[in-house]
Amino acid sequence: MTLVAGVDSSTQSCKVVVRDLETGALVRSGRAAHPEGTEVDPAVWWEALRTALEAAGGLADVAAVSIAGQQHGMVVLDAEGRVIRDALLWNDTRSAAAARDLIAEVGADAYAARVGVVPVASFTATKLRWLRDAEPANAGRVAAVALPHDWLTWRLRGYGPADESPLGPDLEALTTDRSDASGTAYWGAASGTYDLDLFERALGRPGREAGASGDATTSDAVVLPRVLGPGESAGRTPEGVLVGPGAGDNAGAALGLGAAEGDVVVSIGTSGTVFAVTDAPVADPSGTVAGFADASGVSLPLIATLNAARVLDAIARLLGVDHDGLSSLALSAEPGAGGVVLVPYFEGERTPNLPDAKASIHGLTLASTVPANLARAAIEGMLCGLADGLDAVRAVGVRERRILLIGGAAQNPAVAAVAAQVFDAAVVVPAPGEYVADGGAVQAAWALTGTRPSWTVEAAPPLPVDTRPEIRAQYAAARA
Ligand SMILES: Nc1ncnc2c1ncn2[C@@H]1O[C@H](COP(=O)(O)OP(=O)(O)O)[C@@H](O)[C@H]1O
Ligand SMILES: O=C(CO)[C@@H](O)[C@H](O)COP(=O)(O)O
Repeated sequence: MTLVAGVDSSTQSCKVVVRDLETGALVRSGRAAHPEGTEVDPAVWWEALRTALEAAGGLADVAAVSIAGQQHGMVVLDAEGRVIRDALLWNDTRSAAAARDLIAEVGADAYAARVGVVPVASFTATKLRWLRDAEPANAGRVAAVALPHDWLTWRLRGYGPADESPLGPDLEALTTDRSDASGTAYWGAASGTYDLDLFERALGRPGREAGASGDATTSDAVVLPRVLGPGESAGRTPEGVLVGPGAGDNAGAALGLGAAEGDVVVSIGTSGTVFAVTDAPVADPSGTVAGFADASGVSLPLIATLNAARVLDAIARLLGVDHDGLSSLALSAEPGAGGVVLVPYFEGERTPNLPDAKASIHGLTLASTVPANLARAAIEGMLCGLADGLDAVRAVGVRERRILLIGGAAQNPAVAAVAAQVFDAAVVVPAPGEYVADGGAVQAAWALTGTRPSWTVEAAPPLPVDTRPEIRAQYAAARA
């Protein structure tokens, strides 16, 4: 049996799946936790990857592996291949003012036209601008900029600081893929190239793609990973395992699910995301919908919220229950939670773009202030934010036949039931699984054989549509 492996190095953990190349059947899996926080030393991701791979039985009998991961995080390397400072993650909002500055300088319309996105604090370019302004000495030392999956892929192939890796700090060997590159705000899904002017504007230093020869004027240019297409290989591990291109986690999930026209994916992990695979690239000058690339060679219009599964974690903790307890409480309340509305901007928010916002609870009366309503209001508020995102994705031309609900919180029965009431569309909850890591396994198989595998994904029947417009109406009023 030929085995392939996929990895999801996500915000909260690292997950590994090992699958049979022929059938796609799951053979082994492993996971390891990541620390809390929006600023993280990438060394802990490397450690977690090694632990998760070991828990999944290792790579000794595996022919190919590919790493998908959380998008946008800024990993800055010096000329010795050392990480200069902790990575700023996608959910770190300190670069909100930098995002505003970049938009003021370039223009939202120009950004959308050039790279398919308008900067928000999540995107890598804004973190580089923040570094330029807040830590100029660190900005001056930057020799390469990578994303989390790029850096892990490089490390897995044996590169890194001389005292930590067999192959040493060859920055020219850095790679990324289209999907993750498109989340930087200096690589365009439509053009398929880096916009080096936008990169330089962000960091204040010139950049060049790895492998591109520098001349005298660009000799101090910062190295940006070479962008691989679907099915390309990044190289091999020192032990000879083929390494696929990797992907941003949402593009990885689309690949793992085999998402096709008519499928809109709603993922409820640390982030909440709504996205679809489309043939034509999207450029939304309002910045609501990001015109990302997918991992199969086309496009992935996407909205993201900063407040998803952890909203439920926080309210469950407050109520002194576990996830099952939260579900039972929520299901025991009426739709609309007795008029209680939770606007869940605990971490600020990205959609809508309110990086400094805080969460709030509305509509409490003595009678309505009971745990069941609070549990239900948390789920309704979190899902209403994603339903607003679905409207935005529809507004750029995406038409869905069904919604595929994935991510850690999708397995919660109350989340699935309330989703069928909040989304005016058929909701399907695929079998529990690690779809991002599965996307990595699909990439590994693709790089190994040259052909995208046609593994089947178990799809449950859609939940009956049970739309309750009053839930979104009272949420919209409270949010306003
Ligand atoms: N049954 C459940 N109900 C609600 N939330 C859940 C449930 N199971 C897991 N979660 C939450 O899902 C999140 C992890 O989901 P995951 O998709 O792995 O996140 P990420 O990819 O961002 O690391 C955690 O916040 C966890 O508490
Ligand atoms: O910022 C985005 C997408 O633009 C997030 O989706 C991150 O990619 C993190 O994903 P999770 O770890 O929450 O799945």
